[in-house]
Amino acid sequence: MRTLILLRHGESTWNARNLFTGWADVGLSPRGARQAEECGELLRAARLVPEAVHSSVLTRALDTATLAVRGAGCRGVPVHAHWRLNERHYGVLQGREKSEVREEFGEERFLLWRRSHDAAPPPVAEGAPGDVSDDPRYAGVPRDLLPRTESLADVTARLLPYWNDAVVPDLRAGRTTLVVAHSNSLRALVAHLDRLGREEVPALNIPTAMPLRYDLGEDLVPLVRGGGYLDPRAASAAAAEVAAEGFRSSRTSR
Ligand SMILES: O=C(O)[C@@H](CO)OP(=O)(O)O
Repeated sequence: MRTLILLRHGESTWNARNLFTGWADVGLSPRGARQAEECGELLRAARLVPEAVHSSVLTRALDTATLAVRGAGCRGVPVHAHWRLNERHYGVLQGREKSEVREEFGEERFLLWRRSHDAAPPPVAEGAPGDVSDDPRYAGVPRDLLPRTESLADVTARLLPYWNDAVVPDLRAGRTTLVVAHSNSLRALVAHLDRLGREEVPALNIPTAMPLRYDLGEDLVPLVRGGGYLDPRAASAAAAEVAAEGFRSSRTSR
């Protein structure tokens, strides 16, 4: 049996303001940093010691990985960071308040952009904020691979090469493997692992800072579809809050 732990970063400063974030590199809020430390404590209590750690290159995921690994009591485990685990690029929606987008474009379009398999928001223009082609962090990535918007299907296509080439070898070597990523890169990964049908994808919401454990068979198929959150009750309440984003006003700062 192989053990995989999926973890969405803690609350970011833009999550707290209900803003579409995507590839915008915002940090954890103070609450998000505390959540990340608590994830480590949950891992430690469940006797889950990550032996391999993968993260996106975005600060909110990297900081969550560092805090959670430290909280779990394991030091010296390198964090492998890769852009293919980044959040979905949200195109022109990045930086916009979710309720405002729903009001401007209507509920149907809002939900399609946010949760469907194949709809992508309009792309950011070349050179506009949100275009990362000149960002030194992505200097090694061929320009034509850098997105200016993405659907969930696009995220799946760019994520799977990293999954197959970097994460699967750790799992096959028997390492307890932690992947720290984002709402939509983790939706893409869960949909892949659980072989979700397109009609199941819109209802899938990944809460921030809730470790999700998958035990996988030799064929890397989950022994239990959907895995199991270490704190199932808190995770289900938090996932319902994620689903409600855009239908309520932003959180007051905590
Ligand atoms: O804005 C984003 O990048 C993500 C995560 O906050 O949003 P959503 O969960 O709405 O896809």
